[in-house]
Amino acid sequence: MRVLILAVGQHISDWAQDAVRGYLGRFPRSWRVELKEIRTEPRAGQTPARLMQLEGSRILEALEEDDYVVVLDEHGKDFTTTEFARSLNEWMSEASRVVFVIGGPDGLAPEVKEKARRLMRLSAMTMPHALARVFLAEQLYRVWSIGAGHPYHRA
Ligand SMILES: C[S@@+](CC[C@H](N)C(=O)[O-])C[C@H]1O[C@@H](n2cnc3c(N)ncnc32)[C@H](O)[C@@H]1O
Repeated sequence: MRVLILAVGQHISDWAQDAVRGYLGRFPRSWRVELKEIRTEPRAGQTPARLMQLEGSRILEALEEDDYVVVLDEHGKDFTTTEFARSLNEWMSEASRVVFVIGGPDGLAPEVKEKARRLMRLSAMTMPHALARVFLAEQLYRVWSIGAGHPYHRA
């Protein structure tokens, strides 16, 4: 199983970095779950649209042709954890890699959203991008635990 979290921003707070590393470090070798950070520009003097365009082209460069791209977006579809587990298994069976894209402080460029096979919402509330990474990493670990029959997940 290959999963990539492609996240805008290279200087997130230590607590979030530690939490994401903690979850990613728990997966067995059969699940390769990685985080790749997309470099941001200094925000001073740039419009949000320009920043999203620059970040968007870096995101598109990091994608492979047959990736199954899921964009995290507060206007996307809601999933229960069980639905997410079922969907992730389907997506994994359709592509060699599932890529979750998390935007930066300004969100994501339309070109990136157009690449998405799914727009997924983690909550009806807007959250900071660092928290979205932690939330997603935990849910991926939970999905692994459901499939593995590991007691981490107790419904
Ligand atoms: C601070 S938010 C950007 C908010 C921005 N107004 C927008 O339109 O996307 C940064 C990123 O975190 C992710 N994010 C924030 N809240 C989310 C939510 N409730 N569900 C899914 N992803 C979320 C999205 O990938 C978003 O691009």
